[in-house]
Amino acid sequence: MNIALVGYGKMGKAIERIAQERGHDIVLKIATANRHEFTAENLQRADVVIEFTNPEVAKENVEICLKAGVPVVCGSTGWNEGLSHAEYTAVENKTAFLWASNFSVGVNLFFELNKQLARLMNDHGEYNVNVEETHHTQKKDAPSGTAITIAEGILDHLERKTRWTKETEEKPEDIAIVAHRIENIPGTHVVKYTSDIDDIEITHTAHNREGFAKGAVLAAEFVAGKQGVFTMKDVLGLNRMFEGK
Ligand SMILES: NC(=O)C1=CN([C@@H]2O[C@H](COP(=O)(O)OP(=O)(O)OC[C@H]3O[C@@H](n4cnc5c(N)ncnc54)[C@H](OP(=O)(O)O)[C@@H]3O)[C@@H](O)[C@H]2O)C=CC1
Ligand SMILES: O=C(O)C1=N[C@H](C(=O)O)C[C@H](O)C1
Repeated sequence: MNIALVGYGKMGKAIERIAQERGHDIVLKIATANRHEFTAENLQRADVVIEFTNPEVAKENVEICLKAGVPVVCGSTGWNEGLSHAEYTAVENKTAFLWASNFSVGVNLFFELNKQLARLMNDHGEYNVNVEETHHTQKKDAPSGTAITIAEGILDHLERKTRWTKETEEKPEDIAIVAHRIENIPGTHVVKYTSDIDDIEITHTAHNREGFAKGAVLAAEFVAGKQGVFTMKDVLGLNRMFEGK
């Protein structure tokens, strides 16, 4: 498969290595310096684009690729408000779009565990819940996309919570998300339920960027040649697994 990388930083480089190990060719690599090569014509050489840049440029980059009719896997976080338009553009241009706040298999299992725990907590109002995330200091967005997905998973399944907030003085119906920035941390997420009697905590700790990169390549293999909007649940078969349960 021919892959175009839009964004060739920490993630772009990790993805390149894993894609090549899996027998794929990188036919285009775009960073700021060679952005002039980011054209519809050059994109035609790719079966799929993998986009990992930053919150400021991701929306425009994704639109360019989708309008060129090339399927896009996007991992850039911090632009959630633009996602629905990208989904619309994918459908309009008869191509595919898959965005994930986190591509690692472990985090996608963690998302399901988080939802299940939230469901159980409906009968146990004595517990409050908050989310904490820790990342490297170069990260541009806070809270992380993963922390937002976790909070959304809780909101969908725990009736007493109605919104997430970055404020520390949160109301009982809020889920507080606390973001820490520490040198060289690839990404750690903690969901903590606390009561006067005890605490329950689930944690996902990424040891490096391998999981994110491998998941992005799996997603690219999945969307190539398809049309529509997909998620990591489609890639990992988690929709099938939870059907009817
Ligand atoms: N979904 C997931 O699983 C994961 C998501 N992420 C997210 O992915 C994104 C990238 O992370 P990371 O690789 O660590 O970031 P880096 O800062 O290391 O890399 C960003 C890359 O984007 C390039 N870039 C910046 N502006 C443009 C532009 N206008 N056009 C084309 N390329 C551009 C940069 O080029 P240059 O250096 O030349 O400016 C650089 O190559 C972030 O949003 C991060 O939150 C990260 C890890 C996992
Ligand atoms: O910027 C990062 O590095 C990461 N970003 C993603 C996020 O915002 O959740 C995923 C991962 O945690 C690493």
